[in-house]
Amino acid sequence: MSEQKTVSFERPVLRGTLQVPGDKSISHRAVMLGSIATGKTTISGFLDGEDCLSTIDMFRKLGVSITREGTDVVVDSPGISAWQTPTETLDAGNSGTTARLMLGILSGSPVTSTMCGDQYLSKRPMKRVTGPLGLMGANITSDEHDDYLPLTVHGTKLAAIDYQMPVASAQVKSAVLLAGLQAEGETSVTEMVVSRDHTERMLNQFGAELTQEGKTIRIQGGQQLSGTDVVVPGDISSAAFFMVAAAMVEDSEVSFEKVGLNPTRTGILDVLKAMGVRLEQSQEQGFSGERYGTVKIMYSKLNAMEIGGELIPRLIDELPVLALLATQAKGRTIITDAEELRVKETDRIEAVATELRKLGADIETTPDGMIINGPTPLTGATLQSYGDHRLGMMAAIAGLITSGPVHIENPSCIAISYPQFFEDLSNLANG
Ligand SMILES: O=C(O)C1=C[C@@H](OP(=O)(O)O)[C@@H](O)[C@H](O)C1
Ligand SMILES: C=C(OP(=O)(O)O)C(=O)O
Repeated sequence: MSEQKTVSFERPVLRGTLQVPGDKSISHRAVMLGSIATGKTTISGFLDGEDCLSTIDMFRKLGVSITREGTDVVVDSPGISAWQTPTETLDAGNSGTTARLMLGILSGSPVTSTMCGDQYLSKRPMKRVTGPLGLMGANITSDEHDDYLPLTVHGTKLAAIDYQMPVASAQVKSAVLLAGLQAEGETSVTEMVVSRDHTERMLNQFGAELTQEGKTIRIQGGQQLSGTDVVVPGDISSAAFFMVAAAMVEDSEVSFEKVGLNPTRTGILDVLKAMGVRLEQSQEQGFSGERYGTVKIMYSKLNAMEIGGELIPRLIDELPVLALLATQAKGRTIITDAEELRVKETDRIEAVATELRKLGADIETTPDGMIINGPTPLTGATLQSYGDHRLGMMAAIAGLITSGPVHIENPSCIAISYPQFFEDLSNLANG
């Protein structure tokens, strides 16, 4: 019997304040750059989600000391040149970010190591990263299929390249930049559409220089990183679930404190505003090169809209829950340019449409997105998570507006990015 969780509230109203856990993308990068650097890095606000724990586990196997001091994570590294060849396989678990960024980092490191992932990650494409790394001279081999994990990286000398990105992906951009940090010469990466820039900001913070001109980022190889202190803001991709809940559950009003407001991540706020959601944003503050602030979301009447183009990378992980929101908006919401959703933890276009239809939603899939007609009253049902944390959380949030209970199959995957999700849900929904 697989595990199941039931979400059922009598006329819920979401009120109060919420501080969501640390940003997943920034937490990964803090451990990675802290491990490449020489010296001590203290990370506060680190996300204790399973994906980030996979990243920590990898670096411990490479001989980096990573300990806990209270709620802080302390990385103490001899620097990348002193890493040890691991005696075990490096396991990226469910985390695409870990796998792809590590392929870039390990390519120019002094060690040889094999990396694997769980059943979902083992089906996600890696050639988008091993392709450009190969152009830099990386030596990455596979026993079976060279697009999938497991892959063996034989660390070697790398040469700089000028790379034109064929996909909108911060993971690909980051892998090339992190390999470029160790390559001979100046590497450049040109994006089609701007994606999250946490790697660039954090490289600066660890003492590396990068230059940016339009959509091209340049990094000179051979720069040394020094340990530093990193403060991780709340993850806007986690907050997005409760932002959507507050927007569509009658009489709700929720303030999200210390939530990350990096402009390459705030597409969700732009969409909420365009759909008619009443939203207040506090004066932003900045730490560690990353902005944060408080965002208040109030229940509102919703209009449909078109979501596509340059907006997509700024809200890519929020699309499952935005599709749910669109079922409650008046009119036709059209999502385009989101074909990347098909290569996430699951095919998020098919999975979202299949599950929302079980609740009665009017939703159709297209090769690169979805078309959703609303508003539609939703009923209860049993929904699958597909082992995908974002699908599991979307199902739980749907349970706040359905006429009957929502049962979620395999909800434990939610701990990948938001371990205390159900606690926060019941605290907010019970007033
Ligand atoms: O760089 C990152 O931290 C991430 C980039 C995005 O993936 P892609 O680079 O594949 O778009 C995103 O979906 C993922 O959750 C985290
Ligand atoms: C796609 C995601 O992450 P990753 O690619 O790191 O597995 C996600 O968190 O939604």
